[in-house]
Amino acid sequence: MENIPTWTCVVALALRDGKGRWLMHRRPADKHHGGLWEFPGGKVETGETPRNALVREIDEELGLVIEPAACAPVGFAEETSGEGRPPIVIMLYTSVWDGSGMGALEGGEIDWFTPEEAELLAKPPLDVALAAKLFAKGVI
Ligand SMILES: Nc1nc2c([nH]c(=O)n2[C@@H]2O[C@H](COP(=O)(O)OP(=O)(O)OP(=O)(O)O)[C@@H](O)[C@H]2O)c(=O)[nH]1
Repeated sequence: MENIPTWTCVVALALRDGKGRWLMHRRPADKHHGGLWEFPGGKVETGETPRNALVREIDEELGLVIEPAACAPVGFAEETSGEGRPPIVIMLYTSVWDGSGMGALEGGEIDWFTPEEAELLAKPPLDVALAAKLFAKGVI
């Protein structure tokens, strides 16, 4: 029987630095949700666990090799309809990084924000929900 995907699993990382700021990625203008700020991450590929996909995406997108065990789940957010494509479900993890040497390797830009600043950024709807969940938990 053919396995037809009915939803798209996306993993993302809320990365915090030693000053309580959070890393956000601004998507390139020509992509879906272009110009909006998201938590870095991407789609889980066939055969991957969410955590392994997170490690791969963060390496590809930021050039950062994170320890799978150093990432903790925060929660998830889901689209109820994908408007012609499978709806997205995002699983958000969190981790800490106090080093440097990362970049937006696949385009767009990255920057660090306080929770107050991050709440004000233009974000896709799922990230509005995820940011509210993250900052309400007081992970800081
Ligand atoms: N990475 C990421 N994607 C998000 C977030 N919120 C959100 O709505 N999305 C959406 O989820 C989808 C993830 O796709 P992506 O383009 O980042 O994934 P990918 O790197 O595997 O891309 P590709 O297969 O298109 O090359 C996009 O439509 C993106 O806009 C988020 O916080 N992080």
